[in-house]
Amino acid sequence: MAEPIKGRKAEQAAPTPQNTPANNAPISSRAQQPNVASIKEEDLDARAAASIFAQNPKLISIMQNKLDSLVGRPSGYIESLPPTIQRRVAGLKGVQKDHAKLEAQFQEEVLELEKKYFAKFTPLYEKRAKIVNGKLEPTEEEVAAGKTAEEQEESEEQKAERLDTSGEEAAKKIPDDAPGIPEFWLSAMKNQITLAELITDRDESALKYLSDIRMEYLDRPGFRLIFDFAENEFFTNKTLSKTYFYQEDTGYGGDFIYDHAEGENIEWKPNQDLTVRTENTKQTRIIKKTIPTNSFFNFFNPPKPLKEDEEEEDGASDIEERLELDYQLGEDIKEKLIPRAIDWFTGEALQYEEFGEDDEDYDDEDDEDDDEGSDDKDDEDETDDDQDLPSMISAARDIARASGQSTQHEVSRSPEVTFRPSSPGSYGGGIGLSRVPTYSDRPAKQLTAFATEDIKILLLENVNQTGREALTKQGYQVEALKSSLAEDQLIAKIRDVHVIGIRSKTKLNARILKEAKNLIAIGCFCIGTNQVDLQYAAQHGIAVFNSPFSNSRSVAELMVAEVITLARQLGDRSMEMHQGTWNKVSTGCWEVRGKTLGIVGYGHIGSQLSVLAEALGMSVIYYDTLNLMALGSAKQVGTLDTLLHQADFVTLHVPELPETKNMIGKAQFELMKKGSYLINASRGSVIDIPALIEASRSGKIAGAALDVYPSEPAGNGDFFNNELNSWAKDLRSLKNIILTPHIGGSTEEAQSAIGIEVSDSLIRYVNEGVTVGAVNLPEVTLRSVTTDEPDHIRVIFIHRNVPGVLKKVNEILSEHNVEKQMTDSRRDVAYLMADISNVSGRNLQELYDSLEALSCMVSEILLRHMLTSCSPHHDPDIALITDTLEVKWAFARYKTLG
Ligand SMILES: NC(=O)C1=CN([C@@H]2O[C@H](COP(=O)(O)OP(=O)(O)OC[C@H]3O[C@@H](n4cnc5c(N)ncnc54)[C@H](O)[C@@H]3O)[C@@H](O)[C@H]2O)C=CC1
Ligand SMILES: O=C(O)CCC(=O)C(=O)O
Repeated sequence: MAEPIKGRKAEQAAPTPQNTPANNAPISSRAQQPNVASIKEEDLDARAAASIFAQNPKLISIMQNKLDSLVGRPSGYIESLPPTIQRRVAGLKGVQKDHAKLEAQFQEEVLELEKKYFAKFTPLYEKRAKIVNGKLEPTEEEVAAGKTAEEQEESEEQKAERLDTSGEEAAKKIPDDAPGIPEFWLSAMKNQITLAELITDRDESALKYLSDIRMEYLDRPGFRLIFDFAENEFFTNKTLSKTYFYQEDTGYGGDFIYDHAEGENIEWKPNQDLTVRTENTKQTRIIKKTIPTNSFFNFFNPPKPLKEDEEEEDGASDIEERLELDYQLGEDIKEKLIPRAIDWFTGEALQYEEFGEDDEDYDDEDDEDDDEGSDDKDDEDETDDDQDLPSMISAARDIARASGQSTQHEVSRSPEVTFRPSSPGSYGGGIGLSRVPTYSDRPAKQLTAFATEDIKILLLENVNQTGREALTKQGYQVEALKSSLAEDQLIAKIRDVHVIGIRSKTKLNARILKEAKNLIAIGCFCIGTNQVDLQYAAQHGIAVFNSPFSNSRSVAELMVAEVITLARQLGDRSMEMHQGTWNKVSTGCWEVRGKTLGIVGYGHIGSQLSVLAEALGMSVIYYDTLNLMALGSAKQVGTLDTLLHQADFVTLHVPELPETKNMIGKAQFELMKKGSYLINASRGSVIDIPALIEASRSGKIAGAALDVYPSEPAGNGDFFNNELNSWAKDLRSLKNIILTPHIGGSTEEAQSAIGIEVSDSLIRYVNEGVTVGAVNLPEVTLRSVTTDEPDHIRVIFIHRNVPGVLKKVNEILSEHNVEKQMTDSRRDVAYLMADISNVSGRNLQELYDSLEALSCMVSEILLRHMLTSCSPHHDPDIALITDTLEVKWAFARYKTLG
C-alpha cells in the first residue's frame, strides 16, 4: 500500500461524508458560498466560543454532558404544544421540503451551467495544450493581449536585482529552440502550494513529461481529472486519471457531497515506482525491502472512506484527514489549476489566493500531530448540529460571564515582573540621563519657583507615571489625562495652564497656542516635535522640550522585529492561524542575513538600527542629508535614489519637515527593487500612502510596515477607518502590510525614561529658567542661586533678537550687582538670564516695571520676564507682584525647600 499522505488541512475542508455536516458542502458553485457577512458573524461567534472552551476545560465537559444528554432526545416542548399548533409545525416542515427540492434543482442547474461553460472553455484548453507542447505558436494579437504593463516596464537591471534569481538561472539552461513551454505543468503545479507540498525531487523527473491536465464531467454527479504524459522511463501509461464521485443525493441546502474518488493503476516500469523506496535491512543477510513513501503519484491511489458499518479503529481520523486532503486536491486542480494554468505557471495566481478561505498547504511529515487531528474531530462533532451552536455559544457566554471570564478580544501580556525596570528613577539614567544628575536628585535646600502650588500642569496622552510623579512632587497642580483632547476641549483647558505635557497626537498649532495665555512651557514626552508650532511658541516665549533619544532603542528594536516579520510573512501566518488556517509555506519567505538594509535618516534611531542589523548579518547602507560617521561596516550613500535602488529593506527615520513630506512616492517606489520591503516609523506624511497601496498591489514591494499615519486618532478605539484617512480600508485589506498604532516608542523602558527626562527639563525651566534641552529657544543655563545667597534674584528676559536690547536691560540692572549673566539667541528670539544681588523685596516691583516698560519699547513681541529671588516666600511685596502677574505667570521667586 502506498504511504499515506501526511499532513492535514485546516479551516474549510473539502466536504466528505465523514467530516462534513450535511449542510455544508459547497462544490464549485460560487453561488452557494456563504456571503462575507455571514461568515464573519459565524466566525466571531465560533471564535468566541472556541476561546471560551479553550480556556475552560470544565466548560467543555459541562457542554459535552449537556449535548450528550440532548442527543436524540426530544425536549418535549413540541409534543406538548396544542394540536392545532403542532399541525402548523408539521405544515411548515412540508413547506420546507418543497424549498429543499428547489435547492436541489438549483444545484443541478448550477452543475449544468458549469458543464455548459466548460464546453466553451474546452477549445481554449486545447489551444493551450498545443502551445505548451510546441504544436502551435500564439498569434501576435494573443501575445500583445497577454503582455502586462508591469512586464514591459521591468528593466533588465531591475530583474537582476530581484531577491530570488534562481528562476533566471534555471531559465538560462533552456535552449532557445526548445519546443513549446518546457516543464509548463510541473512549474504550474509547483506554484500551486497544495500540490507543491506533495511533489518530491524524484517526482519532478517524471512530472517533466506531463503534457496536459484536463478534466471531464461524468454522466452522474462528479468529474474526472486526466493527466496526459509523454513517453517516459517511469511508467507505460499515456494518461493517468482520477475520478471524483459526488453522492447521488444532495445534502441539506441542495449541496453536493463527495462520495469517494477512484484513481488509475500506474504501470510502473521495473524499479521506477516513485511511490516506494528501497531500503536495505542488514540482519544475518542483506534484505531489500520496499517501503511506501511520499510521492505526488499517491494521488492516483486515493484513500477509501470507511463504510458505515466499518469499525472506527485507531487511525480512523487519519483516513478522514487523508480524504479531506484528497478532495481538496481534486478541487484545487479542477477549480484553480486547469482554468488558470498560465497564472500558476507565472506565479501570478498566488497573489489572488485567499488562504483564510481556501486552505492551500499541508504540514510536513515531521510536523504532523495526530492528537490535534483527533481534537479537531471532537470539535467538529460538537459543532455539527448548527441548530445547537447559537445556544451553545450563548450558554458558554453565560457560564463565562458567571465565572468572570471575558469573551472579549484578549491581547498578549508580558510577564511584568520579568521586564519591569527595577526602579523607574534609576532606569532612566541608563538611557542617557546619567550624564547630569536629574533635578529631583539634587540635595535638599533646593530652591523652587515662588508659589509652585499655583503652577498648573496638564498632562495628556497617558504620560508615564515617572513624569507625573516628578511634577507632582514639586507641588505643582497636575492633571493627567489618558488620551488627547478634541480641539475645543483643548482650547478651554489650555487657557488655564502654565505647562502642558503631550505626546505625538496632540496638535498644538498657532490657533490653539494663541489661546494659551498662561503657557510658559510645553513638554513633548516623545522625540518628535512636529505636532507643535515651534516658531509660534518661541515668538511667544513658550519653551518646548522633548526627549531626544529615550525611545530610540525601542524604535530600533521594533524595526528589527518588523524586518524579520515581513521577510517571514509572520503577520499573515499568525492571522491565518488565528482564523484556524494552517498554512505552512516557504515561498517568498527569506532570511535577513546577507540582505541589504537601507536606512533613511541616520540619527539616533537610524544609527541604533544600523548596529542591530549588522549583528543579524545584514549589510547596511544609509542616506542622510548630513555627512555622518558610519557605525560598524555601514556605508553612507550619496542619494536617496541610490539607496532605494540597492536596498532589500528600506526603513525611514527622518523628522517631519517640508522636505520629507511624501519623500517616498510613486517615483521612489519605481526605483525600489521588485520584491523589496518598506518600513515607516517616522511620521505618516513621509510616505505617499496611495502610492504605497499601488506598489503593494502591483507586487512591486513584497511587504511594508507602517507605525505612523498622516492622521492619527486622539485616543484608542475603532478609529482606523476612511473617516480618519481616506485610504484606510484599502490599506487594511492588504496582506503582508503590518499596521501598528504608533507604538515605536511604546515600551515600559522608553516611557519611563521619557517621563523622567521631560519632567526634569520642565522643572528646571519652571523653577530656574534653564532652557537646556529646549528645541525652540536658545539653550541657556546659569549655576543655581542657592540659599547662601539670600538677596539674589534671577532675571529672565526673552526678547526679540534686535540690536540694543542688552544695553537697555543692563542699564536697568546696573543699580544692582550683576553676579552672572548669560544670553544667547536662536533665529529671531533671544534669551537673557542674569543673577543680580543686593535686591530687596521693594526693588522687585521697580525692576519689573522697568523691564515691562522696556519690553513695550523694544518690541511688541517682547515675550516674558521672569524675576526670581531667594527671599522668603511670604514677603508681602512679592505676593503683591505675583498677584498682579498671575495671568501670564511672568514673575516668580524662589522659596527654600525643607
Ligand atoms: N514611531 C515612533 O513611535 C517614533 C517615531 N519617531 C520619529 O522618528 C524620527 C527620527 O528620530 P531620530 O532618529 O531620533 O531623529 P534624529 O534627529 O536623531 O535623526 C534624524 C535624521 O534624519 C536626517 N534627515 C533630516 N532630513 C532628512 C532628509 N530629507 N533626508 C535624509 N535624512 C534627513 C537628519 O540629518 C538626522 O540625521 C523622529 O523625528 C520622529 O518623527 C521617533 C520616535 C518614536
Ligand atoms: O510615543 C509616542 O506617543 C510618540 C512616539 C514618537 O513618535 C516620537 O517619540 O516622536
